[in-house]
Amino acid sequence: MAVLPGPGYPAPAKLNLFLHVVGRREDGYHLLQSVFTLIDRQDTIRLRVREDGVIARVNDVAGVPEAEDLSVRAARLLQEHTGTRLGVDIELEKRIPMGGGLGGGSSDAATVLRALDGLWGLGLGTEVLGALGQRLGADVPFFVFGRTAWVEGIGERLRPFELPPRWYVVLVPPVHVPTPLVFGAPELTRNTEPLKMEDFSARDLPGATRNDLERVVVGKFPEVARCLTWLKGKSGEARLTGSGGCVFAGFDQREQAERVLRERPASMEGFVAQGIAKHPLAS
Ligand SMILES: C[C@](O)(CO)[C@H](O)COP(=O)(O)OP(=O)(O)OC[C@H]1O[C@@H](n2ccc(N)nc2=O)[C@H](O)[C@@H]1O
Ligand SMILES: Nc1ncnc2c1ncn2[C@@H]1O[C@H](COP(=O)(O)OP(=O)(O)OP(=O)(O)O)[C@@H](O)[C@H]1O
Repeated sequence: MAVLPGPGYPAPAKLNLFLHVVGRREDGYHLLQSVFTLIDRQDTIRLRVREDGVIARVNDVAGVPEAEDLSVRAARLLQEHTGTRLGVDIELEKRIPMGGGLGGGSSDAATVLRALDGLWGLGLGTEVLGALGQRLGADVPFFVFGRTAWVEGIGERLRPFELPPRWYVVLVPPVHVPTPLVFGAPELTRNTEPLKMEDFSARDLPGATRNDLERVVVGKFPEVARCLTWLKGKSGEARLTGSGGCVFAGFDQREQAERVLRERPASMEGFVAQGIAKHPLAS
C-alpha cells in the first residue's frame, strides 16, 4: 500500500550488453567500455516536497537502511549542492532485484535527481545532474543521460547508440554479488583492446564482445554459473550483466523470450523485460 499519493516516478533497470575492462585508473577505478540499455523492469519512487528542509524515507525497504539508500543520498547531495531550503519525503517501491548488476540503486538515485530538479525548481539540467550523480555511483550518469548508450571511462563518457527492439530473458540467481569484490579480484583481466564505436552496429556486438567480469563471478558464485550454463543452452548470446549476478539473453520476438522463460527449471527465478530506447523521464 502506497504511503504517499500519486503514480510516482519510474526508475528503470539496465543491462550491460557487453562489458570490457580496458584499464585501471590510479585511484583503483576501472576503465570500461560497455553498451547500456534500459529495460522496462522498474522501481517506483513517490516524492512529496517538504517546506521544513527535512529529507526522510517514509517506508521500510528490506536490505536498504535509510541512511545508505541511494535515493535518499541523491536528495541530500542535491540539497547540499544547491543550498535549497526545501526537503522531501521519499517512498521507494523496489521491483528491481538488488545486487544483480541491474543498476537499481543507481537508477533510483538518477530518478530522484531528475524529479527534484523539477519539484524543487532548480533547473540544473542533464549535464550538471549527471556530474553530481557520478559522486553517488559509476552508473548514475547513464541513468541521468537516459537513453541506450555506448559508455566509456568509468561510466561517465556517454554517446547514444541505436538498438533494434529486443526482449530479454533475465535470470536472477539467489545471490548478492558485491561489485568491489569482482573488480578487486586478482584474476580479473584488465587489458581488453579498446573498440571503436563507429566500427559496430547492434548486430555485430554479441559476437565481438563479452563481459570481462563474467569469468570472475562464475568462478566465485556457482548459482550464477548454473543459470548462465542453462541460458547459454538456449542462446549463444547469454551473458552476465554488470558485476552480476543476473544473466540475460536477448531475443527479437517477445514470444521467443517468453517461451525460454517458461522452459526454465522451477528453481530458477527470472522475468522477461523489453529494452527501452529512452528513459520515461527524459525529454
Ligand atoms: C559494473 C557496473 O555495474 C557496470 O554497469 C558498474 O560500473 C558498477 O557501478 P556501481 O555499482 O554504481 O559502482 P560504484 O558504486 O561506483 O562502485 C563500487 C565499486 O566498484 C569498483 N568499480 C566500479 C566501477 C568502475 N568503473 N570501476 C571500479 O573499479 C570500485 O571498487 C568501487 O568502489
Ligand atoms: N535505492 C537502492 N536500491 C537498491 N540498493 C541500494 C539502494 N541504495 C543503496 N543500495 C545498496 O546498493 C547495493 C547494490 O544494489 P543495486 O541493486 O544498485 O546493485 P547492482 O544492481 O548490482 O548495481 P550495479 O549494476 O551498479 O552493480 C544494495 O545491496 C544496497 O546495499
